[in-house]
Order: sequence, then C-alpha cells, then structure tokens
Amino acid sequence: MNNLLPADGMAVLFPALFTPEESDGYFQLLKENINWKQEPVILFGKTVMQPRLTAWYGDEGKTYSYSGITMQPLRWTEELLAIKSKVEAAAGQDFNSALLNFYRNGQDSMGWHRDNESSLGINPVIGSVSFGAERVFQFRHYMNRSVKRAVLLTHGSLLIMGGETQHYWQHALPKTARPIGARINITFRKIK
Ligand SMILES: O=C(O)CCC(=O)C(=O)O
Ligand SMILES: [Fe+2]
Repeated sequence: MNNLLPADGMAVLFPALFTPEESDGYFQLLKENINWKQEPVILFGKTVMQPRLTAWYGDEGKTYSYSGITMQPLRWTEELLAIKSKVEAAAGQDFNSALLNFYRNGQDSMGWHRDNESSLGINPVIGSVSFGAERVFQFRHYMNRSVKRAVLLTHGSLLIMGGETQHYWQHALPKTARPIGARINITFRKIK
C-alpha cells in the first residue's frame, strides 16, 4: 500500500472502492435521505455557521462533541450500512459512527484540523468516502507547517488515515474557485 505521508502517520487512497454506477446511486440516495443541516460552531468565541451541511449517524449512545456542540447520532440508513461494510472490509476494522459532510459547491469547505478528539482513542483509523465532485484534500505537518501533501478525492474513492496521523498532521478541504457541483463525504469513525 502506498503511504501518501512521508512520515509520522499513514494515509492510503483506494481511488475506486465503488464503481462509477454505484457511486452515482449512492450520491443520489445520500443527497435525498440524509438529514442534512447547516450547524453553527463557536470559533474564537463567535458563533458562525459552518461552510457546509453536516449530519451525524451511528450506533445508539455514541454521541459526538466538537467546537462546543454535542450531537446525538441518527439511526443508520440502509445505504449507509452497505457503504460501511465495504469500508470496514477495506480498512480491516469496524466503525460505529459517521460524520457526513455535504459541500454544496466550491465555496463550501473545511478548515485545518486534526480528528484527535479523546473519544476516538490514541491512534484512530478513519475511513473517508467521497461521492460527487472531485475535491483536493490537503495535509500539513503540525510541527512543520510548510511540509504539505495533497490528494484528489475522486467519485467513489476511500481515503484511510491511521497510525499517528492525527497527532502529527492536520488536514483540510479548501475552497476552490472552479465552478463545480456538490460533493458528499462520509468519515467513518470508531467512538470508544
Ligand atoms: O470532506 C473531507 O474530505 C474531509 C472531512 C473531514 O476531515 C472530517 O469530517 O473530519
Ligand atoms: Fe477531519
């Protein structure tokens, strides 16, 4: 497996975990069936709306907190469970929750962060599935921020992050000026 990171973590891309036909179908089903919401977050003491829509699905009782909000998981849908089992087979581990992101166009984005909430444990494995418009996903080293890597997340791809990635690398999904359509992302996680 080809590691996209030069050191201090592991990130592996499966460019076509799902066929284009499967991916088209899942994009439509997720767009229609997921309870998408634009949520506020507290950033430097100010409440602002996130530049994307989100949803949180998972096993009962696996709550999720970040930036001052706690989310109760919604019940898995049939298509989420089908996608989850393929991701589990590729990742070699199971997941009990998923954060979903809907980027309406190139102006929606996610800023630099690490998925290092204590509820995820020390070296979490995160499986990140993409459907819809291709977007660039960036990594930068937390201690040496000029060290960067970028990867194109294509329709039907899976990016797995593991090892010490969440200690040493931040990641982001920057805005793009290109006129592009919507992208759906699912990050599968295992809450302890
Ligand atoms: O949309 C993406 O690919 C990134 C999502 C992400 O980093 C997250 O949900 O924590
Ligand atoms: Fe993340």
